[in-house]
Amino acid sequence: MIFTPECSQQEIFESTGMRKLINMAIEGYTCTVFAFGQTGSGKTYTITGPHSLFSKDPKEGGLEGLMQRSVAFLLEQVHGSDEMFQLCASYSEIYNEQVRDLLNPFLTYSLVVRGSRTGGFYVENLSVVEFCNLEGFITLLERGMQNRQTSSQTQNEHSSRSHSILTLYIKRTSTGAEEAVVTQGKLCIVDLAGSERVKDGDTTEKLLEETGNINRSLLTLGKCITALVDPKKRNGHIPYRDSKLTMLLSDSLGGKGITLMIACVSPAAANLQETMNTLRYSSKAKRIKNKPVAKNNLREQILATLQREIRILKEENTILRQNLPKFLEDSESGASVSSSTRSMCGSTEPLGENVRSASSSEAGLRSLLQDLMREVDKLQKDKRVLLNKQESSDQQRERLSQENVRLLRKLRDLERVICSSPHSSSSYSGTSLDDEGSSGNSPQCLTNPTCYPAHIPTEQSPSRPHYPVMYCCTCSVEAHQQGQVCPELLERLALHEHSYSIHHSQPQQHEKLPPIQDTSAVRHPKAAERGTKAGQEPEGDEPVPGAFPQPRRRSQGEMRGYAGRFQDMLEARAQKAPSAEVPAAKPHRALAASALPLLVKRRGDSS
Ligand SMILES: Nc1ncnc2c1ncn2[C@@H]1O[C@H](COP(=O)(O)OP(=O)(O)OP(=O)(O)O)[C@@H](O)[C@H]1O
Repeated sequence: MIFTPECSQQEIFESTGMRKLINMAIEGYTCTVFAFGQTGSGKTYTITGPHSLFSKDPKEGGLEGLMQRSVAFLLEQVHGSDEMFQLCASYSEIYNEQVRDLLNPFLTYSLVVRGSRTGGFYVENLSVVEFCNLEGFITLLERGMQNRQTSSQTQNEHSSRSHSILTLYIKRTSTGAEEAVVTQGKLCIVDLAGSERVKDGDTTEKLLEETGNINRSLLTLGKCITALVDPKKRNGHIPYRDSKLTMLLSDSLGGKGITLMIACVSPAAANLQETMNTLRYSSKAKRIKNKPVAKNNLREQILATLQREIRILKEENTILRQNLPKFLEDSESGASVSSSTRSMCGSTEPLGENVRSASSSEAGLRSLLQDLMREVDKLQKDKRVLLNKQESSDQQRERLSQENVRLLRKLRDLERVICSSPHSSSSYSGTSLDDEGSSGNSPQCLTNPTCYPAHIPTEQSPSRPHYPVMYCCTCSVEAHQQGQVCPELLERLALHEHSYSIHHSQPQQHEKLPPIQDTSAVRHPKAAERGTKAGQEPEGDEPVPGAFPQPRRRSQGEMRGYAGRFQDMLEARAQKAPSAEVPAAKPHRALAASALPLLVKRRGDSS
């Protein structure tokens, strides 16, 4: 609709669809009316009526704006309805990006705008005053209007320097149905501050700040409208948070509310640019399409439902308590429940109801009991599984601790080996490194700590390492204590010697290890200690009683070194090979000499 200056306030109220909007607010919708336009274009006049209405001068009748007319219509609807209503109002202004409570002017600080997912943006601690008639509301409105920031401007004597928001909260409780339905609607009536151009010379610093803030918030409003109109941007980011005004109008602009926008323009040609701007924005805003949703107070509804359930349960409980002694008697006497109950109550009419409710509650208890038993079974199973797991983990832990002890023991013994290696001076000096009394150059059984160390006689060959070897045996402790020779130890010793000889001899001429000397003559190393000191070689070739078996003495050929033995081998081959079929491979000194380093270099033997 387009309204000319001659249109009355009543005509504007009738033709703008305000009645429809108020009815929707009663049904639970969030509705908004706002006037938009340049300064002095008649926004405040349209919304609240002329400024003179709120002065002490005698009031001119019929000039009330949309606010008063809307509340008058709302009160008409409320008083003519059978439903319960509660009407409240809040009145605030946004001045220099600060929210002030117009109904509580004594507040020295500005209020905070907060946002919640369910309720959208709201002003925290804003006064909400209940009213029940038009006089009460007019008193509130006058108080608010007196507190509003206005100043005299070139285009308007009483120019509003702030955006004012009057919110009417309409709570309706319908009691006609079985369950009470509560709706909470809202009607916001917004009078925006007018946009204006800043002119040099006639503006103070305060006015400049006010105008800057007004223009900034109106610019953000324009951005929000532009974004909401664009289908690509509508579901994206809308810059509501850029100003307090757009935060508080977010629900009206792009939310689930319904909004009426009144664009006020000046008929003066000098204001053409401002008029065009206003019309451009309003035509854009017209294209915004919202899906209004009524707000039912879920909490109130849940509360009402719960109260109803509690009432029913209380009644059921009373009936059960009354009938419980009789049920007990019946179960004792073996009589059927129904006949007993019937005889107890005397009449069949109310009895049927009692029996039904009692039996239904008994069935409910039974099913509950069964559920609980199932739950107990399940928990017991879980407990068993957990106990089994705990047992197996205990066993595993024990195994690991045993393994740990064994590894620690090995580590300790390896440390001994390292300490008594040829690089260790203590090894050569013969100092005992063993805390348990074993010699530093003696081998030791790692498996059984009571297997006493035995001395391994070492050959004084420069190529042979001179260090003790550790062995592990599986002999019993008693066997060792009885002085028996550890066969496993002997075997390992033999293997050690064998591998040594393989390693140091020509590969194709492996010699069999000589049999271990008369083991019956060899006693336990403990006994050996009595006869021979550990690490000390017995004199002569005769086996010393109690000493560890002596290793085989190396032959003369072996002692000649690898080069000599290799040459012997080549010569022997040459003699065996038939000269007719295969030409005899003559021993080639140069070849033998050239092959030598290949064999010897492995041990670093320079010879
Ligand atoms: N329809 C109208 N009939 C008669 N006078 C009007 C009408 N509209 C506005 N006026 C007068 O024009 C002047 C400016 O109006 P109003 O204060 O409502 O403008 P505004 O848009 O609210 O300005 P501002 O943004 O500066 O607050 C007032 O004196 C008002 O009485």
